[in-house]
Amino acid sequence: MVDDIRVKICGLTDPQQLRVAVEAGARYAGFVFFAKSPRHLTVDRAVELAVSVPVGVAKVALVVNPTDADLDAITAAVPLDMLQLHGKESPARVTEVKARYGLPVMKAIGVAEAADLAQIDLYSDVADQLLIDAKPPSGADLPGGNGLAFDWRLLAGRKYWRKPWMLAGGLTPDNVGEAIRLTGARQVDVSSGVESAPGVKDAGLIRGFLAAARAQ
Ligand SMILES: O=C(O)c1ccccc1NCC(=O)[C@H](O)[C@H](O)COP(=O)(O)O
Repeated sequence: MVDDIRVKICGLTDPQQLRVAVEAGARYAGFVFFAKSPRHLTVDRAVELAVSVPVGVAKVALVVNPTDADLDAITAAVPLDMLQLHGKESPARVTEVKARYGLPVMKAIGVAEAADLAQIDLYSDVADQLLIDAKPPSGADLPGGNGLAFDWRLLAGRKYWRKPWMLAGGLTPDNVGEAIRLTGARQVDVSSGVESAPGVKDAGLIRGFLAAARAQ
């Protein structure tokens, strides 16, 4: 039997929308720790959300070029299953973070053109999972969560990487089916595509996204 498509809903900030995501079958809940993001959480707020996440749904902390002090504060308080490194962290830093915190690490790789795919092989040696996301436009405030897609055909025929991977970037309830068919992704991640305004998740869009992804 082929496994279900696994969905990560990223940038959850509200307990009600978190519950909707869990009830609709999300397998990962992403919490953003990045002050410039409309989805940014304080550590205290993240604790309130994380404690309500049932076993079987992975709680992911998304951080950008974090210092050890940043990660010490987050991991000491928030019950987590995974760290997502979404900045310019080197392979050595990924290795260091894994060793220091004992949590699986998902490394985000920004893709805009074929040459960017080399990063996937580089990080496959050190990360537990890879998030293959659209590269942010130059000068963007956010390194992710921009609602931008890349050309999914770049991944066609490269269904199998050495590590589990997740497709992200500009996915919506309307296009996630096509994205899965073109790339062969078995895991997908969404933020803006299930929002009614930046940082405001929408229950109907969350349910629609989960249904469309899991119908594949
Ligand atoms: O979502 C954010 O605000 C964010 C801020 C800083 C770094 C990364 C961020 N998001 C990363 C994610 O994992 C998003 O879900 C991913 O980039 C897809 O976003 P979207 O295109 O909006 O669905």
